[in-house]
Amino acid sequence: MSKLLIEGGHKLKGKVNISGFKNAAVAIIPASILAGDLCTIENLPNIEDVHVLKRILRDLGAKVEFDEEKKVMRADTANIEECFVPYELAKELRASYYLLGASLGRFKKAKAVFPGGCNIGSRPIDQHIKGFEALGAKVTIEHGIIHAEAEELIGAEIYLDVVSVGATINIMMAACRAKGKTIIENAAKEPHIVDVANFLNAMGADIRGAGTDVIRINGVDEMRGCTYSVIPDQIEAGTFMIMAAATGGDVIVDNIIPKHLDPITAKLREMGLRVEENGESLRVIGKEKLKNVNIKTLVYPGFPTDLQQPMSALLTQARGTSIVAETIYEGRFKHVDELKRMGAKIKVEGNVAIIQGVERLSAAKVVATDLRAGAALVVAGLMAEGITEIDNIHYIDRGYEAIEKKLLNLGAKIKRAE
Ligand SMILES: CC(=O)N[C@H]1[C@@H](OP(=O)(O)OP(=O)(O)OC[C@H]2O[C@@H](n3ccc(=O)[nH]c3=O)[C@H](O)[C@@H]2O)O[C@H](CO)[C@@H](O)[C@@H]1O
Ligand SMILES: C=C(OP(=O)(O)O)C(=O)O
Repeated sequence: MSKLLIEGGHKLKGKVNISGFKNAAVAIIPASILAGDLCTIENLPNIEDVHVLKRILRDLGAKVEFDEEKKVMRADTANIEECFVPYELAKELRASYYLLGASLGRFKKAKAVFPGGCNIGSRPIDQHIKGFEALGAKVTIEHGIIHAEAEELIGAEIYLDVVSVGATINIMMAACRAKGKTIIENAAKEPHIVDVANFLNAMGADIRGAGTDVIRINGVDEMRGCTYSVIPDQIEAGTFMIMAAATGGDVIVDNIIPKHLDPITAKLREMGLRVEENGESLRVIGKEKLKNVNIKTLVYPGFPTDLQQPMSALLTQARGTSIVAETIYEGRFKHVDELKRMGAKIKVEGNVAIIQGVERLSAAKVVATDLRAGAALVVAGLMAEGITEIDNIHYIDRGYEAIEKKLLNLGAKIKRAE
């Protein structure tokens, strides 16, 4: 089992290059099944979730090569005949649910076990199923396996009861190959929705309105391979901005779309930090004393839930009391107990964490309970006095490419120990 060892107290300085967006990549790779042809996907992050999806596509019969240096995957899905993924692989990541939408679109039938991913709440998929049913599929669940099948998929109007990233993307994928027009109302607007829609359009789909809460999809008879480049990772970028702030450093977070980071930039400025925008980068200039702020996680363009945990770690060093309300996932405070081992003063009441700033955290042995909890502990380790030892870092590897190398380049004292 690998661990990360971090000696806190060193200011991060320099430039960090942000990788491709995990949450777009993990949808785009399964979406390539719809082409039944060769897709060349560029700017993929070299992370565990992408490796698992490569294994999944290969197991299904696709020819897949992933050049880890160039970050390019060539996936030819022509030979796939059926998309069932065994439990052992599907449980590794949330995004295995995208095989349902892609398979239903191409083969008019799909079969999958319930998806895995971070254990941060109950994470139902009722809206995905509602969407597939609206398109004319019969969906049944037996022995933990979801079956969806349709004679023909017919476009429909679908109103999502909750704004769901996964359901929006899954319905978009199936609807690409339905007859006629599908309208998704109350759709998610996250940057990766737009990226996946652009990828599907590059394969021949006809999708309009992605990025707004009404998406219109005209079904097409055929889709084909394409070459496509994934957008930069909003969450990785936000994590490095928070790390720069945590160490009082001076970091240029490069190769990003600054607009996607607006909610983080705004909060950091509210805390008294200087954030300068320059083309495709944001420079975060640290400050000794940080002001307390309140955070409420919301769907895009609100403050992203995926950055709530790293931000909570940063707030342990702000003056006074900060209130963090988590409105998306009821179980996304598992990092709090670990932060408390490091001297943080945090009280969780329902979906609210009350964080009272302390002078300094002290290093301890801690455990990552999920991906962003892991990122929060890295933030805490960078600030703490002494050497923090983070266990269970396979969670971090699911979503952050070479985190210790990027941090070493910025002057952190960090190493991976087996
Ligand atoms: C692989 C990926 O992209 N993961 C992201 C995706 O997860 P994921 O796609 O699982 O998240 P959703 O946007 O679907 O979930 C949002 C909320 O809707 C609820 N819900 C969702 C679907 C459904 O059918 N019924 C239902 O009630 C969920 O419990 C949650 O409370 O978006 C989340 C919210 O931005 C992020 O935290 C995850 O990092
Ligand atoms: C919750 C996350 O991932 P997943 O949905 O893949 O579990 C995340 O990226 O923070």
